[in-house]
Amino acid sequence: MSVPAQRAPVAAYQATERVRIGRGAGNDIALADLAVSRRHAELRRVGDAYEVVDLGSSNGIFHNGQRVPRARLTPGDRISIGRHQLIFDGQRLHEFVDTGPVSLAAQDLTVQVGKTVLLDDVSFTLRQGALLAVVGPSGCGKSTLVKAVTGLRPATLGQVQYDGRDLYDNYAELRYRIGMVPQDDVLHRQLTVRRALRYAAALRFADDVPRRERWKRVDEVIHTLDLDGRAKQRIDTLSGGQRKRVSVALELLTEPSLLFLDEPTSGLDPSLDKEVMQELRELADRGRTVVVVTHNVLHLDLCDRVLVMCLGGRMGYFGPPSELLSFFQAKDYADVFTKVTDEGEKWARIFRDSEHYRRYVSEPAAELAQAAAQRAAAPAPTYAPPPAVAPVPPPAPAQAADDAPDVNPTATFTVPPAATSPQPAPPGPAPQVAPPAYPVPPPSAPHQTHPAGAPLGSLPLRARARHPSAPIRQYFTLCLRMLSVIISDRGYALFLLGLPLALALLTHAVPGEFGLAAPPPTVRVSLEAQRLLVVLVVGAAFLGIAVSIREIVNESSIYRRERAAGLLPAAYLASKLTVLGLINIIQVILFVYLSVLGRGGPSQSLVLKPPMVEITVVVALVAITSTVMGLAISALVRTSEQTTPILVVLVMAQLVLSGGLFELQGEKVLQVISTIAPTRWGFAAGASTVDMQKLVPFLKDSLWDPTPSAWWRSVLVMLGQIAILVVAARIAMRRLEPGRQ
Ligand SMILES: Nc1ncnc2c1ncn2[C@@H]1O[C@H](COP(=O)(O)OP(=O)(O)OP(=O)(O)O)[C@@H](O)[C@H]1O
Repeated sequence: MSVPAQRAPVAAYQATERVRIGRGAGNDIALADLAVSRRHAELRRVGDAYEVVDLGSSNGIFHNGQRVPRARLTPGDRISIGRHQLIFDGQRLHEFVDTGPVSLAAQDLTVQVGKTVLLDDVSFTLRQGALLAVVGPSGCGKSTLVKAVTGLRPATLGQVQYDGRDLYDNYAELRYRIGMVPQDDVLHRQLTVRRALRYAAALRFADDVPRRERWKRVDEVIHTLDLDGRAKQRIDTLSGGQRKRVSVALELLTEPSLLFLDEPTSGLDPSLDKEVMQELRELADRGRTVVVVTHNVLHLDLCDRVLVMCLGGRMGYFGPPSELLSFFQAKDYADVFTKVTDEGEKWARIFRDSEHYRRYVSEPAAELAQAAAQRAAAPAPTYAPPPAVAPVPPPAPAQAADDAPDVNPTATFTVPPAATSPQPAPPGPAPQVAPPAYPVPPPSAPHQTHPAGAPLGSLPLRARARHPSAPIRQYFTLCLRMLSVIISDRGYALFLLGLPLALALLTHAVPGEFGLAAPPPTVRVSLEAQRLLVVLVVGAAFLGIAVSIREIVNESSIYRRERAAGLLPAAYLASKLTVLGLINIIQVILFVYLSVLGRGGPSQSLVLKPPMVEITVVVALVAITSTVMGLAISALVRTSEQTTPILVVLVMAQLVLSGGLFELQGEKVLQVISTIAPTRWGFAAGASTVDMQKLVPFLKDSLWDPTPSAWWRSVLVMLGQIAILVVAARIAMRRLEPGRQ
């Protein structure tokens, strides 16, 4: 098995006072990549040194694997922009292009949780375009291995080399080139196949990809996975196998160089195994490196390599499938499973000492190390200019760069413009580049085809897909997707609408005819307004928590996957707040107006007019505060089943602590605790509006003064609670970060 050969830079550029890097032909370094913004970055001289600065590009710049706004350069530094890498040698930038096929090497991976070893010293190397199946008994560490190799949960010890680069060190940059199909479905089942994929494409592709191009790519993957006839079907009506294919299609949107699948056929009809395996074989043949964790061993012959894991997270075998049975001296795969389950330690030891280990693990690893050493000692990265080089025109003013036409994405390279250099180079073919005094970093292919020779999809689109799009675009896409999911799920949409109607109906059980208005002087005491207000604020708390408490936990798998693919948590949380806030407002309007229907609203208001608006605003604030509380809890719990008891306790607590049920004035402890309950402040603001102190003179509460300042104080406290809870929800969401599972 070969490791990637040293690859050559495709161009070199002299560092000058100011070198503009971007997609437009008016740049000094014009990168043929639509992932690159027109005016993407600049190399600037600062005294004797140079720095690279992001000019506000949508996809950013990565300095030695980390996204940065600007960075001071030292010789040997790598700047990655889109699929291009520029290596700085102190005087020049050498350009390399990553076009797809990559190798993968896991070296001595060990995962430990406390004193428990989940993965024990696992190593393997895969060439580009290889298909690896990981098999083994349940609990032997297959998923742990996948998480370690994809960087989702990095190994405690050991390294993963993505085409010769350390994955963990360069995770921020490389994670966009890795596709992962987890065990759980990561799609909204309420959406149709095409719609779900279109939203995924909008989230994963960069901002400047036109919608028509995104949609074209969606149709391409639908076709590739033979889902044309299912494109308009809701995902929850698909068979298990079809659903898995949609999950694979989702990952293929961005044409990742590495594709991982964690038990793609678990729980499916066994006949689907072969189909899925054949599809994976085809994907590998088209240049992708594919790793599949599977329980099914019937079609292992389609793979290039099989990794058998023993209980205890040890390697029992790594090599071609054809030699597996003979290695274990087994009649069939069931026999192999029995051996690695019952005698895992023994077989792990036998494999360590075997010829197979030497041939398929040690030697390829040594080859890789040797190739890396050769690269380090390589004399010079040279590149041959193509026969016809079109020199870039002299630099245009900054504005002109915007208007300049895109560089042809198929062009191999460009030559730096003479006029930007203090020592202008003559136009024409670029000279050979002098040897740089630094180890040339590995991979990047100057060619744009995979080994089989067929093009690797639409490269510009693929390249653009690897970095997150801007937050605003993500935010709007997520809002639209959430609305689509709710509207597509008619039952849920009706529930959301029916809930305030049902609550309003219940409110009419409160006896009385004056509603929130003051009763006529003939009525000495009326408890109606107090009771109504309690029902309104507690009902609003229920509406808010009920709508949000399952929202994040129910889609935590989707969130995790999307997060690894570049989703921004702030955009995600903001979209939830927006859509749920909108739902809160609609529900509260229905709830409040229907509750006082036939009775009457407050007689007068303190701040907002008419008085009903003042009450509605207060009740809506209680609902929104409770919604954010629900979101924070939803990010904290592990299963949606845990949310039901929490919902009940929270609503009960809001009732008790509202201050409307009984007097809190003398209850010191309760009074303090009640300050964190949104209903306490919602009831207080409402009580100020309706002048509760006058309506129920025997109930005392210092928060109920019928003054604008008392009303504002309650409202501001609720706004403060919202702000604190948003921060709490964001912190709670960290639990769902890749690498924290
Ligand atoms: N965070 C953790 N803390 C402690 N133990 C863990 C943790 N994650 C996994 N394990 C344990 O590590 C072992 C390997 O788990 P893993 O999920 O990798 O197995 P698997 O081979 O993928 O199993 P299956 O085939 O059943 O999916 C199991 O015994 C599991 O209980």
